[in-house]
Amino acid sequence: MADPRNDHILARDLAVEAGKVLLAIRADFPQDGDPKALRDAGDRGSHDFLMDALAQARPDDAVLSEEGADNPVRLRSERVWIVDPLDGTREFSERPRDDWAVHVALWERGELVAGAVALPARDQVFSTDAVPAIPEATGGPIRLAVSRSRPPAWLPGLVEALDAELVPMGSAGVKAVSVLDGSTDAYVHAGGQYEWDSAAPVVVAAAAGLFTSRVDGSKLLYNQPNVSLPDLIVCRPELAEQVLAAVATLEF
Ligand SMILES: Nc1ncnc2c1ncn2[C@@H]1O[C@H](COP(=O)(O)O)[C@@H](OP(=O)(O)O)[C@H]1O
Ligand SMILES: [Mg+2]
Repeated sequence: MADPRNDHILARDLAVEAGKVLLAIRADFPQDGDPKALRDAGDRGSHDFLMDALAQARPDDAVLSEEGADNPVRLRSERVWIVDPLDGTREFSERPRDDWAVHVALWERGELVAGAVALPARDQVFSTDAVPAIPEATGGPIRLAVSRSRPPAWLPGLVEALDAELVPMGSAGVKAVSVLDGSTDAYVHAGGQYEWDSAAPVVVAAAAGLFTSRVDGSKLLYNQPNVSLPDLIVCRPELAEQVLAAVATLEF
């Protein structure tokens, strides 16, 4: 029988439960073990958990997961779960880093409608079930969440255009929710990513009232035939115009 929990609560619970699977895998893994084996075990363990749980809770829905083969049935489905079982895989394998996440989002007839980003090592979850309020503006310089391991070539140009400060961290989900927990003001990414990297972060951010778009200002589209979705902006709404104008001066 399908799970009676509503989609928002289900997304939150699945992200939290997958996070517990990941924490257990990390705790049981030998301290001197191969980091790649830990990354693979995490990707696989969380993916298997989410696939089983979704098959039980929502047997009629399709799933698009970073760790699964892409099933074209999703392009004919009205409801598709877009999941990244472990975002920030690199950071997951660098114990005790806590900047990694589980992403669970639901796309329904053209739109993202529910989702959750769990940060298991921080015991936090951000979801469309209980949308957080946007923190007060600091009044200081714009703080940009950026990749700690892949700083893009265009970043110095953006820093200059916005007179911004950088806050490096792992995981697209962690970077997006850093705008919601008040530790940054914007997350700008370009140069490559996939639908699962941004679906859950974007639906949670948008539900909270943050601005979200592609770097050219267009709408982020999900459940597309090609799952490459290489860029995005998530920022405080009052900064959207300024960030879009700055980004428009860059060459990606
Ligand atoms: N240029 C690129 N091409 C493809 N994926 C990218 C990318 N830059 C970042 N990503 C993905 O975005 C997530 C966050 O990366 P980062 O912390 O460097 O910003 C990671 O997801 P995974 O950990 O799920 O692989 C990473 O693989
Ligand atoms: Mg990812």
